[in-house]
Amino acid sequence: MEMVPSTMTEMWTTMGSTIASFMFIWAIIRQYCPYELRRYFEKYTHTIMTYFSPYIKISIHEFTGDRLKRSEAYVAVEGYLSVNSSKTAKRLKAEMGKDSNNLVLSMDEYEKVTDEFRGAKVWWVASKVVSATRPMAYYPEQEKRFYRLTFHKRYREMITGAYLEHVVKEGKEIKVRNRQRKLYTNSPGYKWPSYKQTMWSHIVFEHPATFGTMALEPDKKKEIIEDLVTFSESKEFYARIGKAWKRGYLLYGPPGTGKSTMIAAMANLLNYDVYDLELTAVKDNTELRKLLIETTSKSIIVIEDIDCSLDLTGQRKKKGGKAMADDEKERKEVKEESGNSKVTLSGLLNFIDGLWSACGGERLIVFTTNYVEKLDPALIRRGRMDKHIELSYCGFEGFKVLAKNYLNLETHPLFDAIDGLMKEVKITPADVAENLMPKSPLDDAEKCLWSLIQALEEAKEEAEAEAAAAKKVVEQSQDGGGVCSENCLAEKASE
Ligand SMILES: Nc1ncnc2c1ncn2[C@@H]1O[C@H](COP(=O)(O)OP(=O)(O)OP(=O)(O)O)[C@@H](O)[C@H]1O
Ligand SMILES: [Mg+2]
Repeated sequence: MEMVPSTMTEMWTTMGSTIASFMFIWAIIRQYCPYELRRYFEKYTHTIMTYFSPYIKISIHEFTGDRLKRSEAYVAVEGYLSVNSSKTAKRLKAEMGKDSNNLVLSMDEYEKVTDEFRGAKVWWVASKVVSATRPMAYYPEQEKRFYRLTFHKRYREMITGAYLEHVVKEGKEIKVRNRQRKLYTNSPGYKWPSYKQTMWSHIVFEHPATFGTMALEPDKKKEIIEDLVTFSESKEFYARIGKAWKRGYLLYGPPGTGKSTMIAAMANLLNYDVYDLELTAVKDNTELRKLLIETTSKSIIVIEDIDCSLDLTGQRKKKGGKAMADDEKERKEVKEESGNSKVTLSGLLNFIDGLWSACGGERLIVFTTNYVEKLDPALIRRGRMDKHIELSYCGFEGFKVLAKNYLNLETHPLFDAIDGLMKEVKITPADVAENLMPKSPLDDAEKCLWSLIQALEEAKEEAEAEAAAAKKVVEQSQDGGGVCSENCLAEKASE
């Protein structure tokens, strides 16, 4: 006959004695049974308990198969819990976060936190198993970390669908926000040993430039920011039109107009890593391909001074302005500067087009040059370099941004004089910035503005002298009856 407990006390007593009997039997089994039998017993007890339990458990392991790469799911959950658990968990661990000046908290091992989603309660535990076997005696014990999610079976569909999707999406965003961004470079002339994992070396990327601090016409600035933000939010769009999620920018203009600064501002705006690709250090097209495959998404791949990097154009000018003749000597010079690199134009074009489709998405590729007109049109056609941005001499609006940055001035009686001079002479933002920089602790804002006015006046005098010299050459050539081309005049004037 079945015994029915009449009171609560009797029920607790029955339960207590059942658990005690079970523990006693289990202790005997552990003590006396052989290992195989014990394992057998454990396995079936576990199966029976799982069968009756209304809860479902999902484990997300740090490493799956490939021990070298952390599982993306684990990293996303870690990110999600770093924010969602830090409010409720009692034991937390702290790690250095973005820019090395803030600590990112996450739940400590064996800590349990509760989360709620559309009325359903779930539990997360951070756990680990220590594997007893070591591959070598001197290797540390292998710890296998994992997160375990527990929820009631009645929420199965919602948790395995919408909730996990929400965790992964939010977790990834949190990770991106907290990560330390990196500046990667491929070291020139360095032979990578075969055991080295990557061809890139990196440091933490901490450039302070932003679009806010850039001297640029406001409309142009707005247009570039919108273009970048639209790109970063267009994952679905690119997928729909069947195009790889990448965009090429060509930044061109005279030296010191902010091309490199803009790359840093782009990286800071979008929270991307930067890969500074030194083409002259790349042995050949195969190596170029390898480097590119190793880049990660959410990154900007930069080739600075593309015209100087390689003899891709067949022509070259010296930085600083004066054109150089296209003779043999120069070609040799280019070859020497580019080491023994055998990267070709077609290799570079393949890298921009072909490979992209295969290596994920969300990459910007930026070329900079001082001489856009000398680049091969194939290299910079739309579709490869989608947006061409000219960075030019400093206008008054640009000056105002720099005056605010450097001197904290929004207006000053000397601004009008500067505005007038800027309309007459060309000056790069780099030169304006240099003049606005206090040279001693005693320099006040007015002294810096005077320094700029003086630089502008000197530039004006120089330009006037050049114009006068050019005029003289024209007059002389007319007197002598000779015909002189525009280039010839420019050369004579510069003499
Ligand atoms: N548009 C700008 N806004 C703010 N600062 C600028 C700007 N352009 C140049 N500068 C200042 O001038 C310095 C040089 O600029 P940058 O290196 O970006 O020029 P660049 O166009 O890349 O020159 P190059 O063609 O020689 O590589 C920067 O450190 C920055 O302080
Ligand atoms: Mg530069």
